[in-house]
Amino acid sequence: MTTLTQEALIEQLSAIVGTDKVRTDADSLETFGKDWTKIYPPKPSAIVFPKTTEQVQKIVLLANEQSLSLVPSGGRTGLSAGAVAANGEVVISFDYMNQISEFNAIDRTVKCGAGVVTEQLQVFAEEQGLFYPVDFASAGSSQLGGNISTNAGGIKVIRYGMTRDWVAGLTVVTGKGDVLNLNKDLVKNNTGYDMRQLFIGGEGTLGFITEATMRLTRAPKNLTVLVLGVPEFDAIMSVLNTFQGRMDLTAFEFFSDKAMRKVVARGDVPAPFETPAEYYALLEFEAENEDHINTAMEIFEYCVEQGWVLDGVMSQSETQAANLWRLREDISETISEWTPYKNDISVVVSKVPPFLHEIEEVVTREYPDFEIIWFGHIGDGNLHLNILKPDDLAKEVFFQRCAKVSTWVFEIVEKYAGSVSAEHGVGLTKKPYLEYTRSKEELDYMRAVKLVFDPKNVMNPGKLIDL
Ligand SMILES: O=C(O)CC[C@@H](O)C(=O)O
Ligand SMILES: [Zn+2]
Repeated sequence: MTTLTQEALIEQLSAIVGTDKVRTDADSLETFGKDWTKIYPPKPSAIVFPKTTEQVQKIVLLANEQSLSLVPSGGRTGLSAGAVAANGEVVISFDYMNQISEFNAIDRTVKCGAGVVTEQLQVFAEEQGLFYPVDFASAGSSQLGGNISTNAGGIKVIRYGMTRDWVAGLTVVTGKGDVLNLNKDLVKNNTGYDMRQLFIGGEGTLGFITEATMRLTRAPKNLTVLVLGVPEFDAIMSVLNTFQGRMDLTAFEFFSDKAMRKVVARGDVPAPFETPAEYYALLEFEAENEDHINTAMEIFEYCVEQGWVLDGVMSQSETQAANLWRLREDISETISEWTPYKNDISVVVSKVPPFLHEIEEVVTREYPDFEIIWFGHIGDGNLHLNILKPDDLAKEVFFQRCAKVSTWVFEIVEKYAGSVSAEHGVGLTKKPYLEYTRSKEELDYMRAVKLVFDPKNVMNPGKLIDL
């Protein structure tokens, strides 16, 4: 705990970034002290807005000297409370470090400040005739520093991988206050430990990312979306197998009828077709020529013949494709109205059906009075299980009941050698459950690594792992 008075703290932070870049008004503390989780009341002591790596370094050095706790803050779209400041921490917002520079057409790389918004990079890539493929519903607000720190996934992982796969180089300020330039944007660099990888998905616990060189790729052609109505969950996997056997997919997602109905009820997009189905699969592929469309149609018909698919629709334009995507992408925001308890779990794709059925049995037994919403990136083995809070139940009671059942859910995750956090990260919400995915020895190594980079525990303390 720091012995600095609030006044002295503001003074010292202002000396680094300027008085207009330190905020302590109630609105800012509330806004920048939290992410999209609604569990922990924000309580930061100040919000600071550096503009350069050097300023971040000075703040970290001050934190070491004065025993401050620092929390990094990007677009604040996190779902695991990795960027929540609930204990008087100083929040470092990267909003002013949002420059895109040094585009290199030959290397297909571009340098981005940690505060560059995902969509800003996507648009920049498009302007160069290229593509930044990591995409998700919060792309309009999430920032690259946060995406990298949580190794964000999203809807195109099946084809393009996670954020990790697009980071060519990183500039970080470690917890000790050193500035490291990691990997120098090289494609090949076998010179020992790739420390870049520790900061990717490190949730700001080892140091803060201030700049990243991101890779871009060729833009996909004529992305076409197919939504299929599937009566039984296991059939979704047969559909996935059959399509993947003959085509390269850019996405393969699923959602339940309950999830779809809630999105449609908002009135922005219509249901895909009239035939009701328990589940829907959403596939996307590049239709570079007629042959691709014909192949997709043939596979679709085969799936109908097998009884796996009841009905389907294929987009005929970009607008139609975007509307079909909304059926899937709008789910998270739509259900946020019900204060959902979130699980973001994964197993290898081949184990998804028995895994889901076992979990379904537990949650339907234990939550007879709660609404359960399934959706996710099924092509990656990643399921989003959301339990909705009944209106008449207090938030605290609801979360307590959910946490109890979580233990049983995570026992199933452990049994199937899965993960308690596929893509949202650990933060505060999944920290108590990390041992269901990581061995005791692994956790000891993680603690040891943390102490190497951040011996005074100033960087995002209490997140991901306790010392
Ligand atoms: O809200 C969720 O549970 C998932 C959010 C996001 O990862 C998605 O896939 O839409
Ligand atoms: Zn997701």
